[in-house]
Amino acid sequence: LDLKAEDLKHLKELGAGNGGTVSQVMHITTKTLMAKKIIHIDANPSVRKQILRELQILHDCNSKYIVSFYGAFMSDADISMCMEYMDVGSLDNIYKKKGPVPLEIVGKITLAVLEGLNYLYENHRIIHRDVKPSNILVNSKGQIKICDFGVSGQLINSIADTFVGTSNYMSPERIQGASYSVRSDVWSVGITLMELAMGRFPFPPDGSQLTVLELLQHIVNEPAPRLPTGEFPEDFDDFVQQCLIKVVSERPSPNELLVRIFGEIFFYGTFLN
Ligand SMILES: Nc1ncnc2c1ncn2[C@@H]1O[C@H](COP(=O)(O)OP(=O)(O)OP(=O)(O)O)[C@@H](O)[C@H]1O
Ligand SMILES: C#Cc1ccc(Nc2c(C(=O)NOCCO)ccc(F)c2F)c(F)c1
Ligand SMILES: [Mg+2]
Repeated sequence: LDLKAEDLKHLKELGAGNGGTVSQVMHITTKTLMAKKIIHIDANPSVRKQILRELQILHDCNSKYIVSFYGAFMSDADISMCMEYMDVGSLDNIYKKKGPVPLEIVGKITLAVLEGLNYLYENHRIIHRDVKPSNILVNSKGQIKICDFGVSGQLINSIADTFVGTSNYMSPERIQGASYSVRSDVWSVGITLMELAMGRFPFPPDGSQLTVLELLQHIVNEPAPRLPTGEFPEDFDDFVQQCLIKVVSERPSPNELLVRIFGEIFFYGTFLN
């Protein structure tokens, strides 16, 4: 299925972020609903060709926890990426509309995200690099899938060059310039789970407003955030604490967390049931 702009009928805008615009489109000949993301890249033609080449890896990323990919193409200075349309949307919009996410749903999200991250790393050596509520999508079949992971190194660089993107979900080591590891993704999972369970971004504890710089300093210099005591089951609190271990070498990998979840019965008693 080689996708071209003229094969797609624009239906509606779904949202826009820091560098991308996403709209719902219909692939005319197959009548398939898709989400099309456009990223404006002012890079030279050879860089753009390399990005398109690297994006082909997405055709081999097949997991029920990863948004399906249909194809990518260039239209003048823009990259268009067509993927599975997730009709319920992203978790950031869901919790901002419906309030804190019930714990049994947080359990389902935890499994889906860890399985997705583990699949990407174990099968394709891909580290997500941008785990956060807006990159976790839901459809009306109740499926939870991740998207916007760093499949193309060249696209990662081009986005970094063009847009400011210090993510609030960045791990302490990443803020201090260390190289990315899968354990950096686990920190972002921890912050994401706290945010969904609490219904608000967990920094700073007293909910006051910090500038970007103050926030980054807070993440590096202050102890990891904690769920409010007594409001959540101990195993969930403990799980989040594991994700938010500040020393990256002591923080578990997605695989270790999955083994732990499946290895220990007590998880079935509470937030994962
Ligand atoms: N496959 C998809 N199906 C349905 N909606 C989607 C899909 N991909 C993205 N969206 C929606 O489009 C919005 C914009 O996505 P985009 O990735 O451009 O920005 P973001 O993730 O919100 O933020 P940022 O650009 O800072 O990472 C998302 O918030 C999400 O609600
Ligand atoms: C299925 C699927 C799927 C995977 C990755 C991206 N997009 C990206 C992004 C990305 O979209 N980041 O979001 C911020 C910019 O909008 C960043 C790096 C990269 F290599 C990608 F392939 C995507 F669209 C869809
Ligand atoms: Mg996104």
